[in-house]
Amino acid sequence: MSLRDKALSYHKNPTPGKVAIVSTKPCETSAELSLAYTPGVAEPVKEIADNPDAVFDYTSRGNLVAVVSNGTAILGLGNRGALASKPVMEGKAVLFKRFADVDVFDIEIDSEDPEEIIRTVKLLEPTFGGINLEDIKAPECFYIEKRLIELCDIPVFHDDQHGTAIIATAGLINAAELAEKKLDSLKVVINGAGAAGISCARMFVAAGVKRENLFMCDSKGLIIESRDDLTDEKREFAQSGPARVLADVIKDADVFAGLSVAGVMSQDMVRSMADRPIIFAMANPDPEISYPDALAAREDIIMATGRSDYPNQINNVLGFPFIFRGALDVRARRISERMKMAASLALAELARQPVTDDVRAAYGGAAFSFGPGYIVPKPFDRRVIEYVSVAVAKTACEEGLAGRPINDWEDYRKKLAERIRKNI
Ligand SMILES: O=C([O-])CC(=O)C(=O)O
Ligand SMILES: [Mg+2]
Repeated sequence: MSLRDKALSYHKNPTPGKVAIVSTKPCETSAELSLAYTPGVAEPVKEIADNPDAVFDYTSRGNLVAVVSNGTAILGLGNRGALASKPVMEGKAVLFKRFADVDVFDIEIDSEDPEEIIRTVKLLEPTFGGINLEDIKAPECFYIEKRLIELCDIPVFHDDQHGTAIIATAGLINAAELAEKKLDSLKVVINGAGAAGISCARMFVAAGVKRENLFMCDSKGLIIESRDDLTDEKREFAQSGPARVLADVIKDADVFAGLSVAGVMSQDMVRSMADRPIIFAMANPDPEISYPDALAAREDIIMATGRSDYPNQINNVLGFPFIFRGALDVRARRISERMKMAASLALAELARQPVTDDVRAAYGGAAFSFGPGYIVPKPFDRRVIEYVSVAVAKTACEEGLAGRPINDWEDYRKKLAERIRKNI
């Protein structure tokens, strides 16, 4: 069966779609019915009306995230509309649940008007403990996220920007270590100046890459100050100098980070890069250059893609479930830059630890150890939650962003491990 047939059958059978609601309370008898529903349900209503914080005690709000999309930038497939984004949003729900036991309602909004989206999400705030924006195109995504962060008292996080950037930064820290290069000496080329490209650029700089050594290209070539078609976000990374195409900019680069479209990187471009080049071809579902093609061009590369079927998957699945888990558990009001960096550092650190038997088992007995073929942890590594969620929650507490701070971190870590053992 082709991948297409398998994927369609997977989504169709035995029930259409990938998610369903489960009840967490018994509702088998008339006595239980009168607790779950009227008249009993009136009691928590009154409690919450008197004390809004009680919503976290009597409803599932504290564990419920909205995955919100309008379908304008679905994976690397472009604008396919809100309806067609639903399989991806259900997919995110599955991953939230599977990896971090976070519940999700997927919300597809049929609008391309930022104000309409902002208003819709703001109105839905009482339902949710957090908002994960997904597959909304640039530049609107920047404004939508910024406004919602200002308006909401719960974490709002645009996954395609920060999720991807957090994992890519973890990968970059480790790949640079393996290539024996310092972050502040790297020449970095980012191809793609959409949501993920801009956020990666910002995080790479926060991690130590020099702003002047970072060259960002979009479909028109290098982003330079003299261009008159730049958004504010692109202007942040504009270089001086003449117009250049990617094939020229990439020469002698130490790092290529692709957040663009399939196939834009050639083997000649790979060969023109510096020694031990780091290539993260992260376009989904098909990368800027395939894993086999890049390796066939030269052997000294450290290569990653967004896909799960090759080594080094740089994909936001290593981020969003665990980041929201940590943020929800301390009732963080937002997800700060420090919390994001804490997640990156935690992922980088975990990849340097020996893998455990259950990781090997989840990957058919394959052996992984820190090196060019293993620079970021595997999503099925049960320790990811212990590293990332703890780091995120701890940083929120340190920054005074936690509505319900945790004191006993060892206890929290153990509870997370226990919670996830049932799931993965
Ligand atoms: O869904 C994925 O695999 C990663 C992602 O968010 C995207 O490509 O938009
Ligand atoms: Mg996405």
